Amino acid sequence: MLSELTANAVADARAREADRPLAEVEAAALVRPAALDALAALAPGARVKVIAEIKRSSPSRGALAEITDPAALARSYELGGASAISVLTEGRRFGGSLADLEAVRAAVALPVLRKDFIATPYQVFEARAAGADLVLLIVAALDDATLRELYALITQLGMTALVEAHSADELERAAALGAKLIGVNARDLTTFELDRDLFGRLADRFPADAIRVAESAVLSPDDVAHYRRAGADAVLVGEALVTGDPIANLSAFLAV
Ligand SMILES: O=C(O)c1ccccc1NCC(=O)[C@H](O)[C@H](O)COP(=O)(O)O
Repeated sequence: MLSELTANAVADARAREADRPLAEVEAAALVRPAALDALAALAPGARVKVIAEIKRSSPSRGALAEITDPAALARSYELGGASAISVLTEGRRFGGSLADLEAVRAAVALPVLRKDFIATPYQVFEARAAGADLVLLIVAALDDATLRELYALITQLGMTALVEAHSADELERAAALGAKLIGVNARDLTTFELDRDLFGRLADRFPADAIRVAESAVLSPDDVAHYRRAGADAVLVGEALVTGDPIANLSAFLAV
């Protein structure tokens, strides 16, 4: 499933490139105001930080929420105390788009993450051109050379990479990049199985200077407390926020 999602995302980016060549997207990326400092926004603190996700649907859960105004939802997240906004820009299975990201960027003063299956420099330039401050890199989807190339490009463009792992080996590959923001996704992106204990099993393998993000499977304040006890500095939450009252849920999560 992960390789199919990545191949589709790359094919879709190639189709966009036919209309908007790399040089044009690169130029648009370079004239954007500087990216916001996501590491400062997500720095470890007395309270857990929340990266709140705009998520319409997903391969594992199908349709989740009809989000007609992603900018308004992002403003609710900001009001509710989120530290960053994650925007799923993949269209086929998640119903997202770069237009969502641009709308969110224009609506909030928080760092914005492009959450997609990124495997080419073109997609990274697109992210910056749309106003992203952060870009997701899924270790399992990338060979080492591509992972290094994309990480370097994200950094050169002034953005922050959220490097996602799902095993000890992948966490080691993230650490070898010098990544300062590393996520452990509880969701196996091939089987969709959720393992909330994976973060805790890997927690002491994070580099000492990396911000630790627990991704997926937060449905209640107890789940946030579980990740927090295991050492998470931040949690990335989608489903619980788009299917419930985002402000009430955020405030319950932030009170943990
Ligand atoms: O959510 C999915 O079904 C999914 C399937 C395959 C690849 C990625 C997928 N989700 C991306 C994410 O990592 C989540 O959207 C994110 O961590 C939030 O998860 P949740 O709070 O459980 O909605």
